[in-house]
Amino acid sequence: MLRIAVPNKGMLAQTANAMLIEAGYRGRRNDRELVALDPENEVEFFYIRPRDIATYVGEGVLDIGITGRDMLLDSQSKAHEVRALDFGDSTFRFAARPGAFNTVSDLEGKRIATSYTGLLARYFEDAGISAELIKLDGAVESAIQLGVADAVADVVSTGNTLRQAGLEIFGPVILDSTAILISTPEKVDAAATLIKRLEGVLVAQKYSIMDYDIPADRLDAAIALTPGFQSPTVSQLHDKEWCAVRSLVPIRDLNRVMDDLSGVGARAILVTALQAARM
Ligand SMILES: Nc1ncnc2c1ncn2[C@@H]1O[C@H](COP(=O)(O)OP(=O)(O)OP(=O)(O)O)[C@@H](O)[C@H]1O
Ligand SMILES: O=P(O)(O)OC[C@H]1O[C@H](OP(=O)(O)OP(=O)(O)O)[C@H](O)[C@@H]1O
Ligand SMILES: [Mg+2]
Repeated sequence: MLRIAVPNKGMLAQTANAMLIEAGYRGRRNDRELVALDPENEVEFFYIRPRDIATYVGEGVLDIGITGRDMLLDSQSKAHEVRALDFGDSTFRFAARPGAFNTVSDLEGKRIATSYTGLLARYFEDAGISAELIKLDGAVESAIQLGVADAVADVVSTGNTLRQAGLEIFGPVILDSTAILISTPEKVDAAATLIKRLEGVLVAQKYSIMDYDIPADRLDAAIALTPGFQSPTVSQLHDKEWCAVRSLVPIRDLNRVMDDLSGVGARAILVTALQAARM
């Protein structure tokens, strides 16, 4: 029985659960559920705080989990990143009152509030800066106004929270974070089916099926525009001067590819949504 750690609340919880349902798993029935058995798929789900997931997976108690890259790196866990999951994107940045600091070296000897002291301590160590870290649980942006810190290091997505707190980003990007699958080398093979299923969900979210007809003498030009994953399917039409092509195309490129295909002589270009995929 595979044991999977899923965020029980916070920014990743809903999408993580929706993705698991999309991958054919049972999903969480209500937001008080902490453990759920999915006997059909031979897995057990544990709904845990996203910050604690790396600890359970790193200890080998749970086999695989979904958390944020920033949270994995903040922990002392032995778990590693298996793959990114294409949601929960954020950056981890320094911020302070406008004009207070220009570069990260200005933070020497200053007080920095953060919920990510592990990650930040390592960053300062690598940068050769010694600063005092003030560990807070959340709403870190208030720490400057309340006088406990000179700067903060926190998760930034839209930047609205910082703006409302009257703060400005400065210095380099500390980390680009996203939701990830984590595991340990001993457990990752047992999770192969889950990983494949989630990869299929990501492909189905990002690609559509494109079909079109193309004169046989322009096939190479058309295939260069729609190379697909492995290689496109090409079949002959009843009229032997024409071919039919089927390929996967990234959704964000659909209209450009249709314009370009049309430009090289393709006709009857049809796009169909992908419901599920296993690559
Ligand atoms: N506004 C956001 N946009 C995108 N991702 C975010 C945002 N806030 C947090 N995250 C990401 O979501 C993951 C979990 O953070 P989250 O804020 O849900 O947990 P938490 O701070 O421990 O919990 P809570 O905020 O409920 O106390 C982290 O990897 C973080 O980078
Ligand atoms: O750039 P934005 O789009 O404004 O998002 C960033 C904010 O989102 C998170 O807060 P959360 O709601 O998780 O509260 P927390 O600070 O208590 O973790 C994060 O800690 C920032 O405060
Ligand atoms: Mg948070």
